[in-house]
Amino acid sequence: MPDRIPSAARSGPDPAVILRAENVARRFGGFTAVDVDHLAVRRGEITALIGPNGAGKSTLFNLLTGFDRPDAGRWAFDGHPLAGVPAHKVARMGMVRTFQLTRVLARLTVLENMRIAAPGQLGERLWAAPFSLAWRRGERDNTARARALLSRFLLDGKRDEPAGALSGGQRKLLEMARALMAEPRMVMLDEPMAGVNPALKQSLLGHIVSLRDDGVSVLFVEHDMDMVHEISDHVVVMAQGRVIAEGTAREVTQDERVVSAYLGERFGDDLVETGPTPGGGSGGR
Ligand SMILES: Nc1ncnc2c1ncn2[C@@H]1O[C@H](COP(=O)(O)OP(=O)(O)OP(=O)(O)O)[C@@H](O)[C@H]1O
Repeated sequence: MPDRIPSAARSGPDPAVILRAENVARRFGGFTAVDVDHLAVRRGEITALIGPNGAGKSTLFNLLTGFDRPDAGRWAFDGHPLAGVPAHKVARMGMVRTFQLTRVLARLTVLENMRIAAPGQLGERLWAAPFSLAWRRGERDNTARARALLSRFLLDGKRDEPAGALSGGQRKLLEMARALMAEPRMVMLDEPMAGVNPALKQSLLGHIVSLRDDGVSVLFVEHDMDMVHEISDHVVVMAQGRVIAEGTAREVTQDERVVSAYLGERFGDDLVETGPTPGGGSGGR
């Protein structure tokens, strides 16, 4: 199995791994939602996190990004321990996430949504008196960066419209563009394709691949197996809070544990026939 590095060899930071978690557990009352003994996300790759509803994928995202606290475990981003680090600091360190339900601020314009996602937008630059030269320069840089990203995500024409007027798919694009305002080294996308029409799906896929091309590591949760096959370098499968398998898309879809815990239930006998060419394009990298 890839990346099964003996514990003894894992003491120092591994340059091939950008995010590593060990023994992360989260319980709600007597119910264990997450119990992951080992997870490694490789630098510069697209990793998919798949599994049935309730497997613990979103809860794990919340833990790793500081939006929730685990009962146990440790994890490190780029060699920096993250346990106890709050979400805004995790983002500032270069690991940002999006949510299953987008969190765009409906009444603010598209451009304003981008600008408030800039690092240091609120607290960090309070030392710089508003309207001082440094403040104005920062604002100008943020606006230029926001406009460049909106243009890349084909949202520049919408920049002065309220974000609430965007379609579901456009909101997903905005949320991804917003995540990039922080110039992250890693992005975590929670169901980026949910509620997105087929035309925008292709565009979103292209954006995710271009993140990897820019050197950004990507971890995404997704139920859309076509997408998983198309763009993933590596796939991690969770069920009942645990990682039950990992490998290329092709390897995991042929793994009996994965078929019985997840894929069989979703696709039944059509599994092999309906999917795109196993490993096509990316899985075999
Ligand atoms: N705040 C909470 N309180 C109690 N139980 C919770 C809480 N958050 C999550 N859970 C439970 O933990 C389990 C894992 O949920 P989670 O949302 O992480 O699964 P998931 O794999 O992301 O599912 P989906 O694919 O449906 O989004 C579920 O059984 C869920 O009901």
